[in-house]
Amino acid sequence: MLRWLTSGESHGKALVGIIEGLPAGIELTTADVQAALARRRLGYGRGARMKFEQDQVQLLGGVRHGVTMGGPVAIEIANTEWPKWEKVMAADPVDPEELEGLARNAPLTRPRPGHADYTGIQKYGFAEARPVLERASARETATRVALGTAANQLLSALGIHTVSHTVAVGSVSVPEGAPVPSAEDVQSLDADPLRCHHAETSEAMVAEVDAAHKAGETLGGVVEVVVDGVPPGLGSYVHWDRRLDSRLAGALMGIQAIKGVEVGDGFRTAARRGTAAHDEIELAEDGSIRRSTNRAGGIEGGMSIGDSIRVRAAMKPIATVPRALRTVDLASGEPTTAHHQRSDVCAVPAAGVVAEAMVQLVIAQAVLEKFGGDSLAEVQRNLSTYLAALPELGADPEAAGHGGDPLQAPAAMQS
Ligand SMILES: Cc1cc2nc3c(=O)[nH]c(=O)nc-3n(C[C@H](O)[C@H](O)[C@H](O)COP(=O)(O)O)c2cc1C
Ligand SMILES: C=C(O[C@@H]1CC(C(=O)O)=C[C@@H](OP(=O)(O)O)[C@H]1O)C(=O)O
Repeated sequence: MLRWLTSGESHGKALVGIIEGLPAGIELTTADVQAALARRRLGYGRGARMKFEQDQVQLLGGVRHGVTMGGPVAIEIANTEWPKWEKVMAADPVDPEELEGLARNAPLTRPRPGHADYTGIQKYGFAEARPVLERASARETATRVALGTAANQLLSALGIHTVSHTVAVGSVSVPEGAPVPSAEDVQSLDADPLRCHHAETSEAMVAEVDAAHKAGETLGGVVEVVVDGVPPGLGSYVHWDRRLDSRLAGALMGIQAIKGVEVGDGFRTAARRGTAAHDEIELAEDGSIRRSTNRAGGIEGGMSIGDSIRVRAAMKPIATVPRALRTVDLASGEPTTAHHQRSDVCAVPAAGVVAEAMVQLVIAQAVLEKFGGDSLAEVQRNLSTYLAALPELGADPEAAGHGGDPLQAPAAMQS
């Protein structure tokens, strides 16, 4: 089973991610991870920290000469701001005198509404928010993107390609029916300030971010992830936790600040009538069976159906609002405003890159469940054997191993 873990704090020495269960033979280099991390730093509206902090990558285990060896892959991303935080975030005890008067060590007792500060303080028994925000911070998403790079290297070798784009920032949305990008559009999307596939909307989004910045406000938005080349049959309808849609939703919802997930046309489908909601099954000119549309976002019955997978994630506005929100100072017990030093105005484009990584991890996990092997070659073999044997008109029950059960026969499917 493919599994992964992350560790590290926002201003700690480094972040570390481990991914276990990848087959041997996948190409992966430091430069691949570095390039993916550079994409996460993109986007109009990000704060000062993105400009001065570097992501310093080291592959610590599981890779030799640019190729995975089948063991856990460990990736370190050093925080280049560490020298400024060395004392405040030291793992080992520090002489209290050395911390005295350090502005960075001042207790954060004015919790921010919308962040983890207050409940984190209560739940873990801290006196202030520093130990909470250090781990709650989306700095951690750098590790997810690094791990997603490893997963994506596997998927690319199997012809499965992912792209993400911004479909809404604040109240500005890409118009309904606008073209959906494919992996070929990644470069142009990364060159767009908001990673938006619709030039006119992108301009309006820039104006929206500028207006929010000027007003001391922050913004959220919606991102979409599209996966092409997915074979039918990933995930399953047989149990809730094997459903591909539930696994994707959980992974996307697990990103900081994501408050809603949509599969395919999701909430829009809920407002349609049945005849306008589903994707009819039709015979193509070449005799193959296909869907007339892709409203379902490539998933039915918790399984990939072989069409592009399309999922959306809605991000709430950044919680550290410059026009600080009302809170209570936990030191004095008096009403006040939340602490604010700096923050992103809008991190929706970065959230798209993170969402892409989470989708890559989940799809790679589902691929390995179905076609698993110890080497990439074995996975490729298992996938092509499966695709070659995939029945279009229903399986021969004997060949499918159903022992001739008439309920499984193609004729029964048609009745
Ligand atoms: C890429 C990214 C960047 C973020 N940048 C900030 C930021 O600069 N300031 C902030 O307060 N929240 C930021 N957030 C959001 C917080 O991490 C998030 O609001 C917090 O973890 C609480 O969210 P939750 O209620 O979903 O857990 C960012 C989120 C993401 C995904
Ligand atoms: C550092 C990153 O994002 C950070 C996520 C974040 C938060 O509260 O989630 C708050 C900000 O950090 P700081 O408060 O130190 O300015 C962001 O810069 C990053 O994405 O690499």
